[in-house]
Amino acid sequence: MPSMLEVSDLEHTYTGQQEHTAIGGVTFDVRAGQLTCIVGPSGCGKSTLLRCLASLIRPSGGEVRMHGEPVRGVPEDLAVVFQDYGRSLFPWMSVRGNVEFPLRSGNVPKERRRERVRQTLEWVGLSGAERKYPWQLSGGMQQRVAIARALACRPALLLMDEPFASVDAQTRFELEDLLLRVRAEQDTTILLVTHDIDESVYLGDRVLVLSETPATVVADLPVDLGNERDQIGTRESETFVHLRGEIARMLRGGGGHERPGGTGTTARDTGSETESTSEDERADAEPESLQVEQGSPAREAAE
Ligand SMILES: Nc1ncnc2c1ncn2[C@@H]1O[C@H](COP(=O)(O)OP(=O)(O)OP(=O)(O)O)[C@@H](O)[C@H]1O
Repeated sequence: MPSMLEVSDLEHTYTGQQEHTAIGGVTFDVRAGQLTCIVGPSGCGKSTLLRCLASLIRPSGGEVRMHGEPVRGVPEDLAVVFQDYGRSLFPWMSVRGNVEFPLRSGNVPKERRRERVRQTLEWVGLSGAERKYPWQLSGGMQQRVAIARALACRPALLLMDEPFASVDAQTRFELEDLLLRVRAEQDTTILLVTHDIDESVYLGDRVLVLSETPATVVADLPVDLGNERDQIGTRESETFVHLRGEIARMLRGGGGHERPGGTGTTARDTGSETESTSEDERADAEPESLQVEQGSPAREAAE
């Protein structure tokens, strides 16, 4: 199957007084319909990478191709969901107004817009909330609105930057399952940045692990958990526990710039890259918390 997104040697250096190279040559492909999670040490360049892919900032080097064509400017069939739903929704607009907003610039007739909004709100479990305002909703409901707004355009590619980081654990689980459901129904291609290793394994078809800044891809791990995932059973499975340990070990080690195993393979070679790990190594790697936190060795190495 052809790649829907090809990222080749992407680089970005912030210039000015605070000159900093955030991305140092990132290469990977994404197949249509794939859900790719991206993890990496704090401050390594994950958000910068997503912003470059969305053309919100112009990369200093390399190339991004979507549907085989070089990306120049924000692609029409791309949507982005940020962590901070509070700032991304328009507080003076109803839920319906917020979700309908991006459709207005797309010449979609009013009747079809309304039907699209109704259907999209149904997907995200917000039927009946059309006339409410964002400030009348819980944080989790507001993020559902933000997701609905992104999905209303039926994007071919959905970029999500820490979309569930600001909600409580229970809501996070619900939103993760919502994303899996929507993705299964819509076949949307999704790239999701997260600090949460468990979340990356639970949601992903694959996990890209980035190095400390400037970010490069240090591992591209297929997640062999099938399409039916369950918040309790999946997280208890041997495959899940193995992968979370493997990723945690890479990140606790600082996410060095050499690919583990030293094969030098790029993320173009997806599907067969999980390295074998002995039971003893897995036990050693079992961390107390699998968040990449401020103050972790990887974080310190990045600073
Ligand atoms: N406008 C800017 N000018 C200079 N440096 C910047 C700018 N924005 C980000 N940086 C630096 O680039 C690096 C990558 O930042 P970025 O926000 O992409 O990382 P991140 O991995 O998303 O961070 P986090 O894990 O905290 O969400 C950081 O060291 C950051 O300080």
